[in-house]
Amino acid sequence: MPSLSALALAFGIFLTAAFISRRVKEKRRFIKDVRGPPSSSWLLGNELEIRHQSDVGDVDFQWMREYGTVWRTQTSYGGDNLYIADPKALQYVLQTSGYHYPKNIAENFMNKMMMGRGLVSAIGDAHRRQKKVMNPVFSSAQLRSFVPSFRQTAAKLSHKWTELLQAGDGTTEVELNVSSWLSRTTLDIICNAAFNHHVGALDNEENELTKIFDNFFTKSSLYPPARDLLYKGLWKYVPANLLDLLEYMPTRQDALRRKFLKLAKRIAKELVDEKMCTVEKGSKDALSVLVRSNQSEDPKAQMDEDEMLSQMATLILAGHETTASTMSWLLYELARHPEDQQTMREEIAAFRRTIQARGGNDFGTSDFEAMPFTNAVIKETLRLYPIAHNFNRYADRDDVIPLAQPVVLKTGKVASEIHINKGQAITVSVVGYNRVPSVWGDDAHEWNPRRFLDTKEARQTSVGVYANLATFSAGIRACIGWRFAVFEMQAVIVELVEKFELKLPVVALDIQRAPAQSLVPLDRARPQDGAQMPLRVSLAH
Ligand code: HEM
Repeated sequence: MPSLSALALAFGIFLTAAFISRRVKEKRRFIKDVRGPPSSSWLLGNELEIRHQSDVGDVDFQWMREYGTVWRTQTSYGGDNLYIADPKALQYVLQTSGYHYPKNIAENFMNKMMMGRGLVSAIGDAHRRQKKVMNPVFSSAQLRSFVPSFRQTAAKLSHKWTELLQAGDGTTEVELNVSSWLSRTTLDIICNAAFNHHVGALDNEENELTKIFDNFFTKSSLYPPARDLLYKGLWKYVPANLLDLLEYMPTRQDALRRKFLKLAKRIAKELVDEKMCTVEKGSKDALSVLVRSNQSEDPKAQMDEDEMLSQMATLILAGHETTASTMSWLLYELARHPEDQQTMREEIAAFRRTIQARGGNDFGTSDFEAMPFTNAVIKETLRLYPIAHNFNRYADRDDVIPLAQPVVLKTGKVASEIHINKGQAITVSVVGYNRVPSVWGDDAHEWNPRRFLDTKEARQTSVGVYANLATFSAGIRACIGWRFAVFEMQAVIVELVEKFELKLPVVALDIQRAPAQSLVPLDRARPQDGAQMPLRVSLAH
């Protein structure tokens, strides 16, 4: 039996050989003529300045100004990465040629540590099979049936805020960290809608799931130290089938990811065991669909137990903090723009009157969809605050990426397409694309929901599943939950704006768009406090 040191030596030699062969190939890359920032460190390339930027988008916006909507950065150990923010390039990589641009293997491994073998991390045939099973859960008709339950949870949230306003010394306003309230609201919503499971996060901040989500993204991915970036930078040299060996490396951030997965799978297992005997034929809630798929004998429709439990962990993680953070930013912008808040409240009041006139007692999805200004506010928030601010892919063949806006190469030549080699690493800059002036106008960096009331959108290259935004991605790996998120935001935000007036705190905090794996609102002076969005709340008149 070979000794441990012999194995370590063999692994080291293997990594060195993989590293040298990759570097030789990288020297011959087509994209060497694409302009980009100089590397700040041989070992880390531009990684540290990207991962340690103060606000999400700082570096993307600067490099877009300098180099156009496509640029090249250096990764750790001298590799290179092609950033794209150009609409046609995004459409090509995510939609037209999506199957040739799979997820970056090493990054995906991190997703797997956190969400198991569910939809976010599944690739190839496993992804196609899982998506086919899960699609009915996210059909428009199925999601509409969830809306009354979204409204109930939203009403519970507004009841809790009203109680706080009525408690105590007759004050007419309270300051609340709306970020924490919204996070608990969306946790209750996703667990209720998808698994018919009552978490009770709005009643009790201290349950197991809310505890683990306390600062989850800040603790697990914000400002990784250089040594972590160097360690993770090595993953790309490890063959995919050996990556699993790294799962038990004792880094604090990975330990937190594994802890979440273990807890989510344990809760999922309890729910599945209850459901196994009672699952009804034809019911399309996520839990029933998953249990039926696990019981299916058709290999094209079957998920094994681990996939089924991973799917539930995936839905809880992907479908909870994403929507909560987006709504925190939305309320923040409404507090900064009282005139927009008032316009939205008047629109909601007009719909309320129509509903009462027809003898109804609450808003339905068709009312939400018919509210132009409210939807414009949701779209503008998704544009300025894309929670998944970028994501990584690689090319599985030599290819040519078309551009809507030509860029100047190092040679001085103007290129309207970029040639890339097989294996080329690509980062889709969602935050960059969402602010490209030729798509969004000269005020692309400003808050202006009215841009969505204008129908110029139709003339643009079509990108993404919603409002021409890249925020939910596009094509085969687009967010399966985008309609769920939009219905959920409509249900919660309409409730809050109808009932409450929101203002910035008297001593306004400097809120940072922190670059964790998701875009988190932090108090710049006290980042260690985790997600913060303090707002003054009073009853609306
Ligand atoms: C504002 C809210 C949300 C945003 C901005 C968002 C964004 C995204 C993005 C950008 C992706 C693609 C990531 C990539 O390709 O690397 C994605 C995938 C995904 N999202 Fe969402 N999401 C949101 C809400 C939700 C909700 C509510 C659910 C579930 C109820 C959900 C479930 C998923 C799943 C399962 C995937 C993987 C899909 C696949 O790979 O086929 N998301 N999301």
